[in-house]
Amino acid sequence: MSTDTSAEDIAAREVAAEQAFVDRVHAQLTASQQQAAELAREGRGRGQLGHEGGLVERDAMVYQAAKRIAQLDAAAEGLVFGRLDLSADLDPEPRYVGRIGLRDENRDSLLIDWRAPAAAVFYQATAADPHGVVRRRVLRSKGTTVLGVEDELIDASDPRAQELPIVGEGALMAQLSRARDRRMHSIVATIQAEQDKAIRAPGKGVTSISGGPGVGKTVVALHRAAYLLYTDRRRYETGGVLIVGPSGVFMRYIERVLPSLGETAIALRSLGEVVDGVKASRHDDPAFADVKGSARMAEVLRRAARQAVPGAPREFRLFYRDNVLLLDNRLLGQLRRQLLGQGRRNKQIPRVASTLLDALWRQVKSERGRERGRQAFQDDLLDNHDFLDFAAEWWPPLEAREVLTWLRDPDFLARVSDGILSHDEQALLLKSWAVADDLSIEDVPLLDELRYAIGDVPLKTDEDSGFGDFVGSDIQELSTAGDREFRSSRAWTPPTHRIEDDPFAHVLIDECQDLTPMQWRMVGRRGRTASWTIVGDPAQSSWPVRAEADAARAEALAGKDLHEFHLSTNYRNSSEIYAYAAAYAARVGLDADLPTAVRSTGVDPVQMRVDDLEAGVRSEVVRLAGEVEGTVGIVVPVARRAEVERWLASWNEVAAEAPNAATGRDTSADRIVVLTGLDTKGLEFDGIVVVRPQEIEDEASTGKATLYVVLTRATQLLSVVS
Ligand SMILES: Nc1ncnc2c1ncn2[C@@H]1O[C@H](COP(=O)(O)OP(=O)(O)OP(=O)(O)O)[C@@H](O)[C@H]1O
Repeated sequence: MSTDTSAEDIAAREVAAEQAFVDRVHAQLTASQQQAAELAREGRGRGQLGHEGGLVERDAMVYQAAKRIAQLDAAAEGLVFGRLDLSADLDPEPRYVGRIGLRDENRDSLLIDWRAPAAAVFYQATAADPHGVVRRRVLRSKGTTVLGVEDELIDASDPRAQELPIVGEGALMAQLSRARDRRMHSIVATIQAEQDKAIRAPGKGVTSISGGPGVGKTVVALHRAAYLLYTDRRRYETGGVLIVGPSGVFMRYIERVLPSLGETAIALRSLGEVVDGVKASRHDDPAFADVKGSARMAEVLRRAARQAVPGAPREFRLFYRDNVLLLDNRLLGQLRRQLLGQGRRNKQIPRVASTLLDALWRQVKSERGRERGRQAFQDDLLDNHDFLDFAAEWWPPLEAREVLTWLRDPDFLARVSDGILSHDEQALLLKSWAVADDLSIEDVPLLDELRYAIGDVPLKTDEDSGFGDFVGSDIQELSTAGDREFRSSRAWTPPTHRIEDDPFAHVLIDECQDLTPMQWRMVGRRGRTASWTIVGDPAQSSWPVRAEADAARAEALAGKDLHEFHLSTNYRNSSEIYAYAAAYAARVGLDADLPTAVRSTGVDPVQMRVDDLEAGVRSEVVRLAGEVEGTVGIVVPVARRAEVERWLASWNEVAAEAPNAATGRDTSADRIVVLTGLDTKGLEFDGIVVVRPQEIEDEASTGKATLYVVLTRATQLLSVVS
């Protein structure tokens, strides 16, 4: 037997020992999966018993089993990632930490769920405060194979420190240097102590996580969502967890993190998708967006929702037994206000016919008219098609989308924005709706505001109104007409959900510094009774009127206690890249929160001026793509996007790395992509080439903050081409 104990031999021996344990865990996982499948089969069998209780029981069993199977499947990759060796008097046996918890055949704990209280010391132990931990070990794996281990000696003064070998260079540095692909990955093995505090904060009130670029705000928030589900599954699964991020690209970037932690029951939505059934992915020009995002729009929309339906009849005349009965425009206005005084517009549908009937009956003065009484009058009118048609056209069930189109009429817009929006602002709105037919991301909060202002169309009308049939049958017909209206625009389908279905148990907002006041109102409505996690960095904000957004935020979160966490280490950028970005922030006067970047590569960012822009950008993109293993982002001014996309598609030497560049589609298959400054929010790349930074800066009033964001996206190489 060899007595050689070189570092490699020790490492190999340790890896083999961990592999034996990991194999045991996977055997147990397979057994658990079989058990869950068996449970699902048994559940389906129960349904065939035929009695109702059997069905309910079956559904519950199948549901639970399916959930467990999904969880076990999802967690298989890198299932076991941590090991703790504690002081001998605490526990002589090692403890293993994994993505999910598992028990062995004797129901003894084999693997501790990373979210369980017993796993907390894995993240919290430090040399200054070891919590009884002597050695912390992170296992690096691919699939079910252990590739290596990374150890940290936490308590050198403990007697066991002598016998436990220490292998590797530290898990965090190994993890931070890895190449980036188009997906965010879980950091479950290397969560740092300050991050762990935010993750495990109680699910009450508002938890705010702030910090500069790359400190892990997003990834921490996602782990927090998984943590909350673990601690109170019933509450959060029943009530729902909503995670809102800036863009569809960003949502695709983060969407694998939670499933990889075994959590699937979470709604991930970009700001253009917060309203059920609506999917907007296009940003308006900054000038349009600034008007649409302003809190003043709420009052404009409130007024719009109270107006008479454009194009609806403005009077109704009826000859009834010697009487001329007249509902003129003035009287109809009064009746409209009377109805609106009783609640949301659509909710008043059951009252419309009786309100009109009352007004008409008051005008019946002749003896011949009154002698048959009010009931006969009512019966006559409810048989009268003119009356029924008038009522249906005067007060149709309204969809928010339809009311939003009313604002495209300059006279209508001028009427409802009188004293609120300037002429210039009105013109900007009209222009934004004239240039495109589909909804923009900035239109979605307007639509939501209107949904709440007009209310849902009643599915069934009030029984006791006495006019149920009349109103009910007309809703069908009229909403079909509305549907036709909806179908004309491609990007979205009519909202299927009712406003009562909007609220969630927990709302998590990422990049919250960018929410406009109208967006705060929209998400606020989803979390009135929820607990919240809000994540952001004010220096990265792209909303110009800070005070207005702060007020809207305070209103959305009113009455909830605020728990603040601040993160201070930048894990993304090399220290060289972050120093360059921080110097820019200081030079242009951004009030930036500057974290410490912990990883140095020795490579400074490159800054160059070129005459031939295409040739300059091309050579930098090719260079970066050759030097880094992962993704490369080309960040361009909005106005140059199409041009640069065309260049990229024609560069043969990178064709294989940007297969979708030619079609302009954004898919996760591309290693090289073209993005605008705003698109890069929340994302990261191994290499970044910034094209004409001055133009990005000049694009919007918040261009400096956007350029600062852009400069903080690269993990390894940054090149700035002017
Ligand atoms: N504890 C950690 N271990 C390993 N990687 C980490 C850790 N914390 C953060 N990271 C990595 O650092 C990078 C930045 O994280 P993240 O995107 O969450 O930061 P952020 O604060 O949201 O950044 P920004 O505000 O600039 O978009 C990610 O690649 C993330 O995986």
